[in-house]
Amino acid sequence: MLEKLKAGLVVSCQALEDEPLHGPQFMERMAMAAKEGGAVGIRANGPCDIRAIRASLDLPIIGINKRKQPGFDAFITPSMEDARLVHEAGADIIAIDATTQSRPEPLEQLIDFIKNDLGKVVMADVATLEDGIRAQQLACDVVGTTLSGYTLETRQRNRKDPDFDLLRALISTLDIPVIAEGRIHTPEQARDALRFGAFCVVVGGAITRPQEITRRFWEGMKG
Ligand SMILES: CC(=O)N[C@H](C=O)[C@@H](O)[C@H](O)[C@H](O)COP(=O)(O)O
Repeated sequence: MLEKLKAGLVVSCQALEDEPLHGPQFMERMAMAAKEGGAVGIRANGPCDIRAIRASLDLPIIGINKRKQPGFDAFITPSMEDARLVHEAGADIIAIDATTQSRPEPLEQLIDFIKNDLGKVVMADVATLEDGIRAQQLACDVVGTTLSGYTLETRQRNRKDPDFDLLRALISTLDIPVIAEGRIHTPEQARDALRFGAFCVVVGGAITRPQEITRRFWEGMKG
């Protein structure tokens, strides 16, 4: 399954409840458009969106279930129940928060459940090199730089650009594939990520969040 993503572009099609394009009908269309443009895979959030995309697309899907539980910081597929929903909706790869943020269930247990009970590939969304090392030790299949800049530990970095320092550190340290994800806004950045040795590149907002794209244009126009 992972091999199908190699050196390619995975498009993250996500719109949360407070976003104008929220709804499986929009995300399914977005995914179709991404495929037409050459995407080799789709990253999608929530059983409804994943199911809709699965029904009309034959590309590999990296599925997540974003859920903020009171008292816990991890929000990307934080529990076995979330993983089960993503699995049943038809995702091929299940991505999880694999940082040290507080979580409702032990990370070891969640990884074991996805790999052995559900029989799915696990993508570890990490924020630091240490997260990546632990994810590899816990037998995750692939890691992504997804959460750099989004955890308490890394938020102060407050970056607008991709965290290529983390990408390179993960690539030179780990034996498992490393996916570049997060704040990749241009084809040049995506190409650089591959040049550094990223297994593939996931791009979200720069392709599928028109409000972000519009804002960047407008900010750029104002100078
Ligand atoms: C931190 C977090 O919640 N990231 C989410 C993970 O699935 C998505 O909101 C991002 O769009 C995705 O990671 C792709 O990144 P970008 O949209 O920057 O290209």
